[in-house]
Parts: sequence; C-alpha cells; structure tokens
Amino acid sequence: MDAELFPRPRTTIAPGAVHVPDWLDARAQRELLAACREWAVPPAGLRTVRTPGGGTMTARQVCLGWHWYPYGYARTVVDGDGTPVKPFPDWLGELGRRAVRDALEEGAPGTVPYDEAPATGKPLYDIALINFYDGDARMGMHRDSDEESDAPVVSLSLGDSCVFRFGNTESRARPYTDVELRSGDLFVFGGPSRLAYHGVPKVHPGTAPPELGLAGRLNVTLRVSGR
Ligand SMILES: O=C(O)CCC(=O)C(=O)O
Ligand SMILES: [Fe+2]
Repeated sequence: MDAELFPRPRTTIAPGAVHVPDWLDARAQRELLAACREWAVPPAGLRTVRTPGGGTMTARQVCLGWHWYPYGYARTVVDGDGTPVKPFPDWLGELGRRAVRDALEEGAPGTVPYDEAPATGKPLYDIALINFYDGDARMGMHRDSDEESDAPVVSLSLGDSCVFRFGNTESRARPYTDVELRSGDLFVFGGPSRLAYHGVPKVHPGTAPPELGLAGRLNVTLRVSGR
C-alpha cells in the first residue's frame, strides 16, 4: 500500500454512513482473503448472477448464511447449483459488530442494538455477500433492501481500489459522493443512510497492495437478515 505522508481521515459521507480507511491491517486482509478463496470454491461457490431482465452482473458473487439472488434470500443456491449456502462463521459476525462499533459513534442512529453480546439475542450479522470484481466489472446503483432488519450494512474491501458511489435514499441520481475504497477500508451505512443507493462505477486495475497477492477487487458485505 502507498505509504502516505498523512493518513487518510475517517469521513462521515452522509448521516449514518462512515468511511474508515485502513481498518484491516495487512495480516487481517490476508486472513480475510484466504477465507474468501475457500468460500469461492464449489459447491455453492463463486457464481455469475443473472438478473430477471436477462442481464448478468459483472461482479461474480458468493454468499454465506443466506443466499441472495435477484431479489430475495434462500437457504440454497436457487439460481445456481442448488446446494445449501455455506454457513456464516461466528468470527465474521464478531468482525461485523466490531466494525459498527468502530465506525459509528455511540448513540448514533441505528447503532446501539447491533453492539450487543450474542447472548442478548438478535440482531446478529448472519449474511455475507462476497463480490469479486475483475477486468471491467462494476456494480450499478442499487439499495440493499431485501433484508428485514435496519441494522447497518458493513462493507470491507480487499485488493484493487475502486470508486464507491454513495448516493441518497430517493433515487439513483445525484446528489451522491464518490469515495475511493482501498484494500483494508471499512464502510458502514446505517440509520438514515441504510437504504441509500450506492454502487461501484469503476475499479482501478493493478492498484492492489502487491504483498496481498490478489489481482482484482473483493468486497465483503455483511448484513443482518432479520429472519
Ligand atoms: O463492492 C462494493 O463495494 C459494494 C457491494 C454492494 O453494494 C453489494 O453487494 O450490495
Ligand atoms: Fe449494496
């Protein structure tokens, strides 16, 4: 990663939406990447997602806990090999809660219940979507709206940097803010920003930290199903 004179600052992009640069250190990035490589293997591995209109998403995807497909959740890969979705590991849920704790100020809208110990019950992170972007892959503006929980969404990036476009809750159009997400960055959106439109208009090939050993970009999105 570039050694910069000044560290990139944590930035509130919109109310409840926070970018925390370099949240995962080099070792944590390597460990998360190793896990992603295992999750990508079939059965229920990395797949191309087909949309109802007949298109395909350019980012390939694998899910944990609940299988997301356009537009709902299932326990099996209903739009792929039909096998059971891989389990959502406890350590990933703990990482999600820690991310929310670190990113959002205490008492900020939409934060408090998600910081509770597992023994206190729901809500707990129980869904991961792992998106792999290579070549010209991108993701159009959309909302994460198939969950039955308003718990914040946690996003972790590995590999190539990208332009992450974070918009408003009304439409795909402006106003939006373009944020550069690099390997190790955390982005959390909850509270009034939970249903904001967002997307990835551009990945910058060849910008991954060389020591990570990843060509392309991985994004791990953690969500609470509320089911
Ligand atoms: O790749 C990203 O940073 C965003 C992924 C995303 O928005 C999603 O999976 O819903
Ligand atoms: Fe999303």
